[in-house]
Amino acid sequence: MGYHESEHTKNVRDWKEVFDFLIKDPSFLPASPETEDDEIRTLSNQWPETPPQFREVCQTYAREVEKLGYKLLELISLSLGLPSNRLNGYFEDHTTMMRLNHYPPCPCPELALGVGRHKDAGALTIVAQDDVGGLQVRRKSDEVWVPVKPTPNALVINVGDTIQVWSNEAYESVEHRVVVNSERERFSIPVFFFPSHYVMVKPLEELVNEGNPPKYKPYNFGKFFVARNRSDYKKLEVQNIQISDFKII
Ligand SMILES: O=C(O)CCC(=O)C(=O)O
Ligand SMILES: [Fe+2]
Repeated sequence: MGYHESEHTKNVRDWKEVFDFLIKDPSFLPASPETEDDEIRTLSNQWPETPPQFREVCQTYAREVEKLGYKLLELISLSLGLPSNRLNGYFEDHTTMMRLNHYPPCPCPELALGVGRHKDAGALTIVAQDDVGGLQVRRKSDEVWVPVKPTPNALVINVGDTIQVWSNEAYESVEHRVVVNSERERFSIPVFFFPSHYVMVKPLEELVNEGNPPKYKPYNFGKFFVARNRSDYKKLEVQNIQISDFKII
């Protein structure tokens, strides 16, 4: 965890640099996506020495956003007719991560994307963005990219793939991307809420029945996440893993 500038989305390099840190330090993830490999990797943060307040400021913000995340998970549970704490157990050893994104101005913005189109793999993403704009969501009805206009002092809440599966598609994860521009740099701060690596993600039992059978086969969150991330840092020939790979037709 720390600074890097070579992330790929769908095999194309993103026009950005980032600083990542874990809210729980250390956190644990599978060492590889292979099912037969049960080795676990320990991840820890690498903080820069300067500026001196950086670590404290980041951690204070992350703690507050974490509280908001749990509040939202409770509200989502209630909205599904479940007890408010229904999802909390899945986050006991969470792998939640905060990211500082810097999108520099791009001389050929029509040729690059800050982040290519994707869906967030985790449960929720809470994003703070500055006033530059660039985040877009894909409208399902006509597949048009719609800008998420920056609203001062407001956060963007994005439902991820994990909630789509838990809710058996009562909630849907939205496809989104970030466009760049040639004039202004942009900053954004997403906090990605990821469950514990050993959680088997599947439609919640209380939400499925004969009339509404499960739409997904269970999958291991850590393995899914590691498989997804593997392709984030190198070009592969094939599209990376998606929840649709576990869809029951
Ligand atoms: O910069 C943003 O507004 C969102 C970035 C994003 O979608 C991501 O990092 O997953
Ligand atoms: Fe995203």
